[in-house]
Amino acid sequence: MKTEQIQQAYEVAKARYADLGIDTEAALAALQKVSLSLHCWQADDVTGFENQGGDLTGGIQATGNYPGKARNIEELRADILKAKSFIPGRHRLNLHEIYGEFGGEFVDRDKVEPRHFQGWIDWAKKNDMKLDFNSTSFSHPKSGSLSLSNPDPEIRNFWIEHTKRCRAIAEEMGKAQGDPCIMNVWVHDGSKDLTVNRMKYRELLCDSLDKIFEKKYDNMKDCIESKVFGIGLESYTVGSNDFYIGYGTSRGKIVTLDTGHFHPTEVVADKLSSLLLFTPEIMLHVSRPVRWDSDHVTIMNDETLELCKEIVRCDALDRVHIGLDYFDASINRIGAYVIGSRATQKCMMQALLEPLAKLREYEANGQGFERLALLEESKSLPWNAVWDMFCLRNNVPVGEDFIAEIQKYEREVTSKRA
Ligand SMILES: C[C@H](O)[C@H](O)[C@@H](O)C(=O)CO
Ligand SMILES: [Mn+2]
Repeated sequence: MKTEQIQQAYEVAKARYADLGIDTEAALAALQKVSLSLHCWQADDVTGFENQGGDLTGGIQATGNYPGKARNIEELRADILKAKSFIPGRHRLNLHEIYGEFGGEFVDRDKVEPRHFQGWIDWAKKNDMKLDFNSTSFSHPKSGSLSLSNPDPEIRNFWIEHTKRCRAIAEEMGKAQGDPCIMNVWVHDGSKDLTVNRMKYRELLCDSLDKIFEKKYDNMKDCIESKVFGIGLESYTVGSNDFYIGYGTSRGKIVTLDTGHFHPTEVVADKLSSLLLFTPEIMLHVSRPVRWDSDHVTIMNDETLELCKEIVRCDALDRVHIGLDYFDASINRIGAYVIGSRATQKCMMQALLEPLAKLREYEANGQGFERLALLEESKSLPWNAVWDMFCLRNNVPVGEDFIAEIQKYEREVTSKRA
């Protein structure tokens, strides 16, 4: 699209929104401050660089075998930078522990140190990205079906030590970047079949977490993530939603809401206002479950739109961290990053342009018809012209222009990977 056309369309949209009392410049400025935390694991199907050749375990699956996945740190970094070049704004990178730089040496998870991430810290600084972090309890001989809640103290302590070390790494990342590193703990612990000792595993998980969080840090923040079930662990999940809501609210920890981790008819957006009343902040893992936590690429659907609208309606842009979490191995992986990131930003753009004051006035007056009518009409307001302007001002391709660029990278780079 030509720059002139984008500018003209923006001026028309600006006037249309002004009629409704909405300042498009303010919305653009607000979106500029929203950083997504890009998950490093879309580029290589959650393989990491520690356990070359090992299976992905822990109840998660990357399905598909589209050619060109990143095979090493250099390729992963190149792919992330390529994806980043098509996503407007400044964004963070979310690393898992298995993506450390172990230099060919076998470093078990209970031995990992900040030095294994110094390369990432330097790389992130050079590329103007901040880092977030995750402990990794899956894809390891000691993962089994129970990690932090394992009754065997040797296995449990191994994972406690791993998670403590991950917090120390996150602290170093936060210190180096002058901004807290958000560290997420998700463990797959659960059971395939009927469980008669639910309480015991939950007591153990609670005790392990208390030990892990004993040490206070200033440059990292802890998040805990629940799940409804994992593949092969269908009957019982130790870290259920109820468990982590209880744990997070009683310990002042951030609860991570992964949009793929709830029953299909649950509305994750509705959870924000409740949680924000009782926990300091929220971490989101924005995904697209199809039938199960299948981790399809995020799109601009009702769920993501409502999520973004709720963040804005709760005036919580500074209390909600937005991470992405999907791993689709069936399509171009760089394209998957770009589609999911831009879809989330487009949803946020619409949320920031919502005629909220008027909608609230109608609601307060009991004008249900008027509220519903305006909600419906706002769906077809020219938000896309404002979004195009956001892309233009951020020097990234407008509209579908990124498709050809990603095809070129595939031709020249990823298709050459064996
Ligand atoms: C790889 C991530 O840690 C993982 O996706 C986790 O966040 C999750 O959502 C598991 O289903
Ligand atoms: Mn997740």
